[in-house]
Amino acid sequence: MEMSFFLLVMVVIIISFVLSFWLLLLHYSWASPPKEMDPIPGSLGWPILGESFSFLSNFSSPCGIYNFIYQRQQRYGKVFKTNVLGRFTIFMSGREASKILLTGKDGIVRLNLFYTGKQVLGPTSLLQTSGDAHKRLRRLIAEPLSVDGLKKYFQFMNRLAIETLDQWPGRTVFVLEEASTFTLKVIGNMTMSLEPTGDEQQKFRANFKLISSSFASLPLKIPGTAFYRGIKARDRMYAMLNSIIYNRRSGNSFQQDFLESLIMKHSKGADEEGSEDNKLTDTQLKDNILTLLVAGHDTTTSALTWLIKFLEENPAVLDKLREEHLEIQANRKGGTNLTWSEVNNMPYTAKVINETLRRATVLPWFSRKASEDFEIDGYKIKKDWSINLDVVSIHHDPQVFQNPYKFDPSRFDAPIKPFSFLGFGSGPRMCPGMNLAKLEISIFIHHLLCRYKWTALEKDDSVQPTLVRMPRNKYPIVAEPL
Ligand code: HEM
Repeated sequence: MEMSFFLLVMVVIIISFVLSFWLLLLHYSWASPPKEMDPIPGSLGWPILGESFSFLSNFSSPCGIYNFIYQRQQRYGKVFKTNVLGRFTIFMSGREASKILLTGKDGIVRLNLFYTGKQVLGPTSLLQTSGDAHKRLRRLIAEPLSVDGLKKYFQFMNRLAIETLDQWPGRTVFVLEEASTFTLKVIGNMTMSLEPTGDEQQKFRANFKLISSSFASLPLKIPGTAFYRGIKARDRMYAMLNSIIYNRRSGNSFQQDFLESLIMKHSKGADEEGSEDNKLTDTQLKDNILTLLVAGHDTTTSALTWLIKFLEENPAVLDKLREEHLEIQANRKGGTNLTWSEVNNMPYTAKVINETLRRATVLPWFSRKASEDFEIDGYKIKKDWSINLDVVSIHHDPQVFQNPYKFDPSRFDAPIKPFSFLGFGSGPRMCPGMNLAKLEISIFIHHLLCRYKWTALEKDDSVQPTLVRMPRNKYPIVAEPL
């Protein structure tokens, strides 16, 4: 009896799920495909459903979502149209497209987030603003994320990297998990002075994980779904931020962190919501702290993990990089700690980071929406169309990168052609967190290379079903002292 009741509940859940998904697609794709898309090669798939099933099945396949793009490029060429998850959309590649879409002169395009991302990050997030509002927000966050602004967090990152690596020998280490814990502790400390251990850190981490997983979920706000859990976790995160902001304003606590610098210099008091355009409301503060957490965590985690994996697979590069770090260590006058000037003088490390970002392309495409009609490569793009720039192809163009699948940091010895390397993007949306990401990676790699050698426990190149490309097996290794 209990069993059949359970089955009945399961059937009802599955039917409601399928129905909601279908209604959702119906809601978004009721409009017929724009006639102007006819000249663009590609297929819009089934009525309403489009090519969503193929998109979703590639998303969770070992090759990952890029496979969806790759298959269609083989069939249609570097520009094609499709219809996925209720969106008629164009995929494009090449330097011309890259230049037009990223420099977006006079704001011809804006960022195009999925519904889930919009809901979770909030309306005043940097990712949802454009034009002057976007420029203003960028200005406000630029200073604390500048090389000089990051100096005060350097010792924290240094200590944390050493403590993390202390735990590595004698066990299986999942590099992705370690990198994730490291980068989340760094950004939690930087933004709001969160201690790296304890209850608050645990809660912060648990909420962040739920928020992060809700991005690539179906947009169904029904209890039990990933999206619903993400929204609830976001509410808890905001409650935590409310109490921190309240304490800072009432003078109960003072910290030298990112939040403090925004509150001191750029925020409106809780009771002055309407005044002074140049200051941030509490909602803007929270939306943008969350935006930095979300934009900075998975990307840096993924890059650090790929870098360690690529090193192990390319022993000559590993040896050369280790040489750079052992030399820094050997030249150190007294003290065992990495110094600020040392971390800012690691030329080969900088090339290895770039090559990692090229080969791994952690963000496989950049999404935009046309704000007006324009033309790329002879194709007419109409206002409000969604356009995705395929960055994987740009990063593996044999005309620019000889032998593109080889991991070879020396290609960054000479300047790269403009709009060919987009590891941190380009133009007005270029990554504002790139100095932070490079700093975290350089510090971690320094301590890793000076202390350990490691062996991978599996040979597996498949990727996780997430928007940021990460190794599916979390890259398990064993490490031992040099
Ligand atoms: C290795 C690590 C990272 C990589 C590979 C990366 C990559 C990128 C790329 C390619 C873009 C541009 C996307 C586009 O044009 O659509 C971007 C934007 C952005 N990144 Fe990063 N990022 C990294 C780390 C970080 C960190 C640490 C932070 C913050 C603390 C951050 C915050 C942001 C934000 C807020 C944007 C949006 C900027 C805007 O719309 O104006 N990123 N990132």
